[in-house]
Amino acid sequence: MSSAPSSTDLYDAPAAAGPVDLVVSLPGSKSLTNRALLLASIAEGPSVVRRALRSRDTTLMAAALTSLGAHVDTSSEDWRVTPAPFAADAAVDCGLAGTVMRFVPPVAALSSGAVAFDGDAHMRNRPVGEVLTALRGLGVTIEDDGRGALPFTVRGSGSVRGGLVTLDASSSSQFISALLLAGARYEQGVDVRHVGKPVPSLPHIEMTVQVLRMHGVEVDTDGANRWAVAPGPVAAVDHVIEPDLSNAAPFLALAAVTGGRVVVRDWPAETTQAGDVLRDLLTQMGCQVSFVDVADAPTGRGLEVVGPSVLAGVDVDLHDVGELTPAVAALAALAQGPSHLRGVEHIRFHETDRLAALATELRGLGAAVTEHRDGLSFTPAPLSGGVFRTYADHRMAHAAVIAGAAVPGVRVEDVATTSKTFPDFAGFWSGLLARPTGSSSEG
Ligand SMILES: O=C(O)C1=C[C@@H](OP(=O)(O)O)[C@@H](O)[C@H](O)C1
Ligand SMILES: C=C(OP(=O)(O)O)C(=O)O
Repeated sequence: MSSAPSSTDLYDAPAAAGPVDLVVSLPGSKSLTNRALLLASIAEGPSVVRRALRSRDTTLMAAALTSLGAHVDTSSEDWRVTPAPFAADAAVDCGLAGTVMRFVPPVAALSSGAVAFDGDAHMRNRPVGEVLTALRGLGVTIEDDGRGALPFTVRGSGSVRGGLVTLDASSSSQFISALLLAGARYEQGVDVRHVGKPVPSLPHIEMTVQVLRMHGVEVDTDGANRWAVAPGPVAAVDHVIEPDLSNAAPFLALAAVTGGRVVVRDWPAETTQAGDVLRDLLTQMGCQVSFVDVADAPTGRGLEVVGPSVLAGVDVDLHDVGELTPAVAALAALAQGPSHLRGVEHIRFHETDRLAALATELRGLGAAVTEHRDGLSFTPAPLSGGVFRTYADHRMAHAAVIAGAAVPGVRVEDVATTSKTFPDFAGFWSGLLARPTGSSSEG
């Protein structure tokens, strides 16, 4: 048994002894779990969220909805949500969860209580002002210190007028998802128009639309940069959460960097998750990627990645799938050809400035990396061990362990930050790499 590392420990990322051969089950999707919880809390009756992800971001969402008035029972693997009127004064801890800071204020506006929001130190720098301005435009009273950031208080009056909202969502798709998720409960619904540079992470808006439709909500997606939700009831739903495909990145990367084989059980055949793009990205880097039958998987299938003998570089626009950048950057640093990762200026507003952090930390291991306004480029260079700082960013830790699987001596600062979206990531990772080849693991 591995003991859970504390934030001050350095985690010795295990190097792979040779090509891996693994079959893994991964925890549920953060993005799907938090959308399901939120919609369940404003639905007409009780919902179930099966195979919910149990991690910091999702327990913060459950706590936020509970403090508003909903009943969220997280005692088993299937979480049960029973809506109740939002009436009490409440305090919401957003931690470092963008989905809590952006998605909860529009439903807090339905409360007749005062709801105070705050979060981790870095969360006070992540943008949310567009959501607050939009809510004010819909008639909601919000108190903040004028920075358009945490901390702020939403003072609802028990109902929201709703209607037309124009905002600039070029720094986060979550601004749009936030308003759409609550919109059916507004008197006039909500009609959201984006004006500005292109919206990033569009698959996440498609996910929002799909989950809303599962709840019987009418969503109009005709027209560019416009999404409208009709007013009406939100039906209760029995959700089954897919595995988190973005969190699959470090596991699939193990096949890519060792020339081995990794199968992720229950990879969905169709999904709105951004991580599904890994199938194409890894193919471009020389991996063989295919769906395979997996007898012991609940769906009977999985995704198999077989790594190449020579890992190719990649030239790719990650604007739609920015959260994959840290893992792809680590792969690019290990590739034998040049790479260019483009279109991701917005990830400077993620858990940390990911472009600056990746450039600094991968360079510290020897990578030849150039930081651009909207991306990173790499030329091949040998990596060596060293300390890799993670800046409280779970995906920086994923980048670190990928490098560490290929290069001995990578020591990861604060690997516990992975708890944002993955329970006991380090224990699971170490267990995989300590195992004889050909075994399978649960996550
Ligand atoms: O709606 C969501 O669940 C998410 C949207 C994306 O945010 P941005 O649009 O801010 O990139 C993504 O990066 C984040 O991990 C999850
Ligand atoms: C950007 C991310 O998270 P958040 O939901 O906090 O924005 C992420 O998980 O990569």
